[in-house]
This record gives sequence, C-alpha cells and structure tokens, in this order.
Amino acid sequence: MSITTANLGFPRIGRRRELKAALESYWAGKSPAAALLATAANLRKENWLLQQKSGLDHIPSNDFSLYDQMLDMSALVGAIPTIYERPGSGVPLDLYFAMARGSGEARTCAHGHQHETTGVPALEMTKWFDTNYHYMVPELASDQAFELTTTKPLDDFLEAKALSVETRPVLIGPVTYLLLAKVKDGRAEPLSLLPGLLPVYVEILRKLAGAGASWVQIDEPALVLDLSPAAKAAFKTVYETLAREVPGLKLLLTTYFGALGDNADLASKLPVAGLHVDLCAAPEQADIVLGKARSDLTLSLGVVNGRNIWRNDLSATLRSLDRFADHAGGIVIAPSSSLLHVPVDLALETDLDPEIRSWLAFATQKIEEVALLARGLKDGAVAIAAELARSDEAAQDRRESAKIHDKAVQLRTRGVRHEMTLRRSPFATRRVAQDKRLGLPAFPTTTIGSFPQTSDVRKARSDFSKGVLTQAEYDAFLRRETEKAVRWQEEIGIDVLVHGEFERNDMVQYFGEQLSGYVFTKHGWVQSYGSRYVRPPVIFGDVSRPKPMTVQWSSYAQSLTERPMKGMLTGPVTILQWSFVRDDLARADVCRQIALAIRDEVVDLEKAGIGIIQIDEPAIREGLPLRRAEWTAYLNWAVECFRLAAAGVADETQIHTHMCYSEFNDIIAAIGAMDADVISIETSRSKMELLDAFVSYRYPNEIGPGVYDIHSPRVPDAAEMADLLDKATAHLAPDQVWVNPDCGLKTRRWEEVKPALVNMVAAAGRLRASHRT
Ligand SMILES: Nc1nc2c(c(=O)[nH]1)N[C@@H](CNc1ccc(C(=O)N[C@@H](CCC(=O)N[C@@H](CCC(=O)N[C@@H](CCC(=O)O)C(=O)O)C(=O)O)C(=O)O)cc1)CN2
Ligand code: MET
Ligand SMILES: [Zn+2]
Repeated sequence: MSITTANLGFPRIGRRRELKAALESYWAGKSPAAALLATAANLRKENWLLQQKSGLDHIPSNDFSLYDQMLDMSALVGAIPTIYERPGSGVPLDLYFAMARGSGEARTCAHGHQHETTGVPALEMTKWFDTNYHYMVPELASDQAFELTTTKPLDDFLEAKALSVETRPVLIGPVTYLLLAKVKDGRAEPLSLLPGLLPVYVEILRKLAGAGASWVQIDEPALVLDLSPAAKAAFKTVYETLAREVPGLKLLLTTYFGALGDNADLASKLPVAGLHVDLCAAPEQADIVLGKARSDLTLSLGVVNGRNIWRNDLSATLRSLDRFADHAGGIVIAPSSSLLHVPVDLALETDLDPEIRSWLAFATQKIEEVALLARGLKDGAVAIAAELARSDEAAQDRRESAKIHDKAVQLRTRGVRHEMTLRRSPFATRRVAQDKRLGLPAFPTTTIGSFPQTSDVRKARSDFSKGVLTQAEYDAFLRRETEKAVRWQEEIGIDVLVHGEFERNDMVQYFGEQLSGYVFTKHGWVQSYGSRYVRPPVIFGDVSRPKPMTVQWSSYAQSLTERPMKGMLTGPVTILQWSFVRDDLARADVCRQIALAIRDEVVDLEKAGIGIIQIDEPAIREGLPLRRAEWTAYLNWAVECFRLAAAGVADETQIHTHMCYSEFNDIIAAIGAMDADVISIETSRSKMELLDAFVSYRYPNEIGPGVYDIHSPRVPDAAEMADLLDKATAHLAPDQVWVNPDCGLKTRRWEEVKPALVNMVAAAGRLRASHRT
C-alpha cells in the first residue's frame, strides 16, 4: 500500500509577519506594488522550500493569498460586484484591495463634518466556519455571469515549478464557494448559479493539468455541514462533471473541521481520486470512511491537528492508523486542516517555560510530525524510536504536571449553582432602576470600547516590554491617552463613554496575561483577516484570577468625567474561543473556570462605582458547532457561562454585551437568554438585515445596531447613519435603540474615527428630533 505525506496549506504571514508589513506599507503609499509582490513571492518560496525540505510529497500552492483565499476565488471566477470599477481585464491590485477593504476619501468641511463621501464599501466579511479567520463573502448578482478572470492558481503552480517544487494547487470547491456566497438582491439561491460557475472551474483545472499538475486539492468543507438536498445534488453534478471534463487530473476532495456524518455516503461515492477527512475534529469517522471508501480511493488522513498547538502524541496516532494498513487505494498522512490557523514556528519562542514548550507544536513542527508519522508507518516504530520516546515523554509529563491542576479552582467550579446565573430582577424592573441611575437621553450614543491603536500606542507598549520605558512612564503615557479620549468624547457629545482600551494589546490576550493557567507566545501570530493577526494565548491548566484586571483603568477613566464610563471586559466564551485551549478538559469546564474569573471582575468593577459594564462576546456564534444537532448543548453552557459572569451585580448596574462578524439570526433565542440589558451588534455591512431576527423573536432588551462599518477606512456621513437608524426604528421600539459603531475602533485612524463619530452623534440628534413628541 502506498503511504505518502501532504500539507493542506501553510501560514502565509511569514515568520516575522513580513506580509503584514508589506501590505500596510503598500496601503499607506509608502512602497510600490512591486515591493509587496516581491515580499509575497519570497514568502511563497520560503514556505515551499521548507515543506520540500521536510520531505512532504504533496506541497500546496495557491494556499498563499495577499488578503483572503475566498476573495481570490471571487477574483478568479470574475465575481466582482458592479460597484467596483473594472479598469480592463484581470483584477488589478487596487480593485482587489477595494473589494477587501473599501476605498475612498471623504471631504471634511470647516465644521469638521464629512461630506460627499466617495468610494466604495468593502465586501462583507464573516467567520470561516468555526474559526477566528474571516473571509470575504462573495457577493453575486441573481444573474451573475462567471468567467476566468485571473490565473493565480496557474501562476503560483508555475512559480513553484520554476523553483523545482512540484505542488498540489488548492482551490475552494464550487459548492462550498456558492454555499458561502450571498446573492445580493436575494432573488436567487446561490446554488442556482452553479451552471454558470462550473465551466470556469473546468477551465482552470484544464489549465493546471496542462501545466503539469497531477493532483489538485479541492476544498469542500461544506461537506461537514448539514446539507440541503439541493446541495447534495450539486456535489454530484459538480464532481461528475469535473471527472468527465478533466479526466486526467486527480482531485483530492478535501473536508475539514468536522465529521462527514450523514454526508459520508455522498462524499465517498463521488468520482474523485482522493478524499481528505479530519480525524482530529472527528476521530470516530475513521472506521466509517474506511468502510465506505472505494478500494481505489486514496484516503488522506488528517491526524495532525491544524487547529491547535499541542504536540502530536505520535504513538497514539500510529496506533490509530493501524486500521488503514490494508487499504488498497493508499493513504496520505496530513494535518487535519490548513495550518493557516496555527502560528508559524515554535523555534522562535525562546522565552517559553521549557516544560510547557515541550508540549507544543506550531506549523513548522506539524509538518515534521506528518513526515515522522509516515516514516513510522512505512519503516516501523524502530525507524523513529528516538522521536517516539520524546513524544511519549512529553505526553506523560503533560498528563502528570503539577502546573495544570488547581484544587481550589476545581472545587469552586463544581460549586456553581443555577441561582448564580440569575440577575436579581427581570429586565423590566432592572430597566427602571437603570434609567433612574443613568438618566440617558433617547437614542443614547456610545462606542464599543477601543479607540485607535496608533503606532505611538504600540511603540510605547513595545518600548515598555523592552525596558526602554519604565512602568511609571508607560502608565503615565496611557493615562494621557485615556484622558485625551475621554475629553474628546465629552466634547463631541457621546453619552456613554469608554476609556479607549489603550492599555490592551488584544481583548483576549490582555486578560490571558493576567489569568493563571495561561502562557503566551512572542511570535505566535495567526491571521484573523487581511493584515490583522492575533496571538492566541494558550490555556494549559486550570484558570483563575489572582487579582483585579481592569478596575484601575476603569476607575481612573471614570474619575475624569461626570458621564457614565463603561467598564470593558471580554466574556468567557470569547476568551475560550480565541485561546488555544487545553485538550484534556471539556471546553464547557474550561469556560466555567473563566466565567468565574470574569464574574469576580464584574463585581469588583461595580464595587468601584462603575455603573455600566460591557462583557464582549463577539465569538459566541463562532463557537457554535457546525452541526445543528449539537447546537443546544453548546448554547446551554455558553449562555450559562455568560450569565455566570454577568449576574453578580445589582439591578441598577447595566450589563452590556457586544457581538460582531457573524450571522446571528440562528442563535437569536440564545442571545435573548443571555439577558444582557443592552447588546451592541454588527449590522451595517448587511444593512440591518439582521434586525429581522430581533423583531421576529421580539427581543425585549435594548439594542445598538451598528451604524458605522469600522472595517473600512470610509467615513459614513450623518444622513447615511440616520437612514440606518430609521430602518432600525421601523423594526424596533424607539426606546430600545442605542446608537453605536459596528465594533471597536482599534484598527482605524483618528482621522477616520473623529469625523465618523461626529457624524454618528449628529445622526442620533436627527433621530431624537424626528421622534420627539
Ligand atoms: N483575539 C482576537 N480575535 C478577534 C478580534 C480581536 O480583537 N482579538 N477581533 C475580531 C477581528 N480580528 C481582529 C484581529 C486582530 C486585530 C488587530 O488589530 N491585530 C493587531 C495586533 C494586535 C496586538 O496584539 N498588538 C500588540 C502587538 C503589536 C505589535 O505588533 N508590536 C510590535 C512592535 C510595534 C512597535 O514597536 O511600533 C511588535 O511586537 O513587533 C500590542 O499592541 O501590543 C495587528 O494585526 O496589527 C484586529 C481585529 C475577531 N477576532
Ligand atoms: N471592546 C472591544 C473593542 O472595542 C470589542 C471588539 S469585538 C471584536 O475593540
Ligand atoms: Zn466587535
């Protein structure tokens, strides 16, 4: 039987975030396109050569992207909405980035107001399955025509070939592409556009085959979702057509992030040469898939986890692979998914606790694990005896380490009672108490928390961590930034202020750094979207809060103003979701530990006189299992954890929450059950579509539907935001509505934020005037 090795995708950001630097420099007009393209080519080369050196048989190409692989697919098939100007053929860089980020400048008049905003908004962006990666949602017309518009997969294949690297190009498959797309006017189902799309896939696959590709990896992660009959039929049509039209080319139908489940029959009967399954997310599907696979179907086995950073237990994995020994079609050892979701190289982490470090593996280590496993299978355990011994030792050490167990935390978590998740009174009663305490106007204005993380702010933090600034100097700097932000919010007339989050590197990492049971990396960056990356902290043991985390900053900010200052926390589900989580304890239990830590913080903020506390849960939707059958169980513990964090306070303390980047229609009942007094929620890119869900569910509490898309440099004018608010009040009771941006403003520049928020306050003013009775 043949045993080969593969990778499905390598992180493209570079060991030192070279891609980020090159992109941001190009966008700022500081360097030419040629410099960006040269950096990109260099990163591809580095990654290919690294994978070649590790001895992988199948090395991916076209896994690189300047911004996003879904956007690349839209460019490839010519799905370019008409609002974007097309200068000619192809997709020039500026068109590509306009789709990614929006474009355009606004004119500022003498009063500081924005007028005649030109330019175009970005495409919508949303979460890629259950990850913290965001893709650009394809926006299709109901009569969308497709045509091959770029040649990127071919170019990248040839580029690798010129470096003597044979690669396996990666494409997102047509069914997944369409299922993740939106038809703009809603007058057609995306899948109905398949007949026009499929010939473009045929064309690019023929070109790849013509250029010498023997395999193409075609990603269809939609196969791990609940599929409609139409989607199932589409899979048959697509893969029968491709087999017929491009007969010489071997397709690896690639699934990840979950089990094929009821689609296992469908997937294993499609006329493709290979099938990749995720045996980390769903180890139980090994036997099922083996039982169903045609004898000549190559099985690609995702046994090295592409979604976490724990070192592979090589002995256990080898044992789990025994059952495939007689599979005639051969097997491929591979990571479970693209390695896009893990950091590049553990070797850069020289400051990590050596014991904990010995438990970890990043992308570079993971491809080595793939190669080792294949050697162990082919040549027997003796061939990798030393590596096996090291792996066994790490596994045992991790199981037994004193570092991970904290008796007090375990006891407290077991002691959680249902009453601890209940506010003292129902919302109607709390609302009266809060109105009395806060005395806010109709359509109160607020922001989501962060203000621009300018290069000055980052530099100060970096100087502090290098010892160039003392603690006192750094604190003084942060106090000045906070005070400026508070004064400015007062000046423009925001009702509920925020301190600006200048002291935070990231909304999860900041808390992780102060909680026990966590470690962090220095270079462990993972792409979140475009040039924005995160460094997920690592939960290795029981989590607890040694001391207050935010009370000092919130109290300081409140001391500067008479207006209410919102305390700002990240919720337990989001902290869990955006960390790398230990795999030796149920996620629900880890989440409960975090919830108790946040609960203590909420209570301490209240004691310090903070009357409004926002507990952000932007990731609650992303954590939703991919299969509906598992939703209730997840939502039960996720909502319970939020409530556990929130419910320690008195009626007159107003609890806010915030959500973004996702479709919330599906979980609206759970959002209601969280029972936050106010929720702010991203809606502007989807033009308030989301509110329908709140209306049909009769959401009882207060809502701030975002009126300003903070992902784009574009500055919305007051009329545009007032229009969105009119839409909102047509759906909701006017006294339910708050006025705020879609999300925090940390990624924007003050030059954009200032006019936009001035306009937002003006929009709230218009609403107040038109609703005055
Ligand atoms: N974890 C997480 N997930 C999330 C979000 C989020 O905020 N956090 N938001 C949503 C969207 N995703 C986002 C993800 C990242 C960023 C973002 O702004 N990331 C920053 C990094 C944030 C950070 O950790 N900053 C650190 C480190 C900054 C840094 O690079 N410092 C330099 C030095 C800088 C200097 O000397 O000038 C260095 O270390 O080399 C800090 O401020 O301290 C970036 O890519 O630029 C925004 C949104 C969904 N998922
Ligand atoms: N409070 C956070 C901020 O304003 C919430 C961000 S949600 C991704 O940045
Ligand atoms: Zn947000």
